[in-house]
Amino acid sequence: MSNDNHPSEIDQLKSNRRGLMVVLSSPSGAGKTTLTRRLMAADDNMTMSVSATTRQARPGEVEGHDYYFVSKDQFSAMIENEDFLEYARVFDNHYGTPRAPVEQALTEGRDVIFDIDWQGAQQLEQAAVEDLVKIFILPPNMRALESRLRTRAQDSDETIAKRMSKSESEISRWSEYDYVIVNEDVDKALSDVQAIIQSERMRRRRQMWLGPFVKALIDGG
Ligand SMILES: Nc1nc2c(ncn2[C@@H]2O[C@H](COP(=O)(O)OP(=O)(O)O)[C@@H](O)[C@H]2O)c(=O)[nH]1
Ligand SMILES: Nc1ncnc2c1ncn2[C@@H]1O[C@H](COP(=O)(O)OP(=O)(O)O)[C@@H](O)[C@H]1O
Repeated sequence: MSNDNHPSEIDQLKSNRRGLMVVLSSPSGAGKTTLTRRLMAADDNMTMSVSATTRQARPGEVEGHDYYFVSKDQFSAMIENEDFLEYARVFDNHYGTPRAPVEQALTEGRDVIFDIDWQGAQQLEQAAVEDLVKIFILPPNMRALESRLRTRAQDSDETIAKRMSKSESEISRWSEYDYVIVNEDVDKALSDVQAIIQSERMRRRRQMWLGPFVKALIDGG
């Protein structure tokens, strides 16, 4: 038995849980930023990894919230200092995941969500396969993808054309992921992501308290 003053061994193990690393990847415009933001708003145990990038901020993007916007020199210095958990070049820009906030969140038992590309997913897999859940988001069709990039209204025609031309090679990575969601209806896609995360949290190997709990159960506790 436990009370507020003396948590049992099982309660302590429950609070010792190590967080999940949830990667969302997709071609540009398929909806990963939207889904990540909605997930964060709905889940107190979720931390979002904020990447550093050398790309220009889009209208409305906020430093430290959407990205850390850095110069190429600052990015190189961060690589040099081993500040990144992973980094990659995407669409002529550099993107990297700062290491320290992720490690702190995981140690505190918080789940971390990453909006990163397939190169980043592969690097995280090498570093932390046990903690990783990889989800790929597809658009319902290519017309919808282009129209979403246009209605987002944050990129020039040239940038949109470049992103569309790379979308096929991005999409070709779908089979490297554990789960694939077609984002047609955003509410449905969000509930699919939430179902995946909930199931992954319930995996036996992630519930470290189960062994002592079952022992206590059998011993008549
Ligand atoms: N490997 C890696 N990819 C990233 C990182 N941050 C963002 N990306 C990816 O870079 C690509 C371009 O991102 P962005 O310029 O914000 O455009 P978006 O795809 O339209 O949201 C997307 O595929 C992101 O998932 C990162 O830290 N590491
Ligand atoms: N299911 C959906 N149906 C219609 N529009 C969507 C849907 N999901 C996202 N969008 C819109 O598409 C645009 C691109 O989404 P965004 O989340 O920025 O994509 P990504 O981060 O993958 O580039 C945004 O304007 C967003 O509001």
